[in-house]
Amino acid sequence: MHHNPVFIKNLSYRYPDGNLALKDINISIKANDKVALIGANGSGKSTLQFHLNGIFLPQTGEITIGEWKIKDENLADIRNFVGLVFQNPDNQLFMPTVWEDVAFGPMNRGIKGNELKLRVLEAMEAVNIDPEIYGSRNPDNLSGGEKKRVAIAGVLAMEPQVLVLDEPSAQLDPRSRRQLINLLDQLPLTLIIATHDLDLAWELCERTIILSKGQVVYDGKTDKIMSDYAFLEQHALEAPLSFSRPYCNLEDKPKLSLL
Ligand SMILES: Nc1ncnc2c1ncn2[C@@H]1O[C@H](COP(=O)(O)OP(=O)(O)OP(=O)(O)O)[C@@H](O)[C@H]1O
Repeated sequence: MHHNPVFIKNLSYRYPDGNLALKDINISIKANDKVALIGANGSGKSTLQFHLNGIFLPQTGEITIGEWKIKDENLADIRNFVGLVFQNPDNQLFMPTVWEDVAFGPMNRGIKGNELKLRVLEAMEAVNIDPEIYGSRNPDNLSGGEKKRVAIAGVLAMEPQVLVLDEPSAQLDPRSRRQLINLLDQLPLTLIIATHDLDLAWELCERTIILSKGQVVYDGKTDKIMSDYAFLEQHALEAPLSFSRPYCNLEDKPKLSLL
């Protein structure tokens, strides 16, 4: 018996066209862990994330979220427990105003009146979207970064235990990216962040899981792997700038290898 909020055992997934996108994935994540999920394009990050709130059901292997196995009859509970923020906010925002979009999830779960209002205000405040200015605007007309923040607010308003984010810093300007990092850092939640932004991973996540061609090739401390240039290169990744910069004037970069 295990009590971790996310427990994935022997998960494989094949797309209908025959493409084997995940191969025998085993991952267990403790409550309040912040985990970076990194890997080159096509390594399987999105496919794995789609499994975490039951958009995809396991074909081989199993996933337990909180106290529920992922299967059809548990999906409502699982979606209360896990909030998923898509890579593209256009897939998430569909109401006529920002306020209604953020309120949509909790409203659907029967929350109304003052509690609903409070949840929406808190979620908007957390992502630094001023309700006075943005509440009545149409999400279609926001910038990419603003949309992203509204999409995150909509998920936060559902008060999930586990927050899964696909490329949260893409499209954000440096200041919004910094605010997002600070926000995520302070959230008392289990976080799973798929990202190409290795600086963000390094700053925010003590643990990193690296996927390569659908397989887990590293699962351990973030700082240990970020200095292993050979390993990162082997899996088509680059060390974060903040890691390599201090050494950029040295003739000999540190050559650390875990292999
Ligand atoms: N609908 C689909 N049908 C068939 N194969 C797919 C489908 N979606 C994704 N794949 C394949 O599955 C593999 C994993 O894709 P996935 O989108 O999970 O990767 P990713 O790590 O999220 O990539 P990126 O960094 O580009 O977002 C890739 O080989 C991709 O081509």
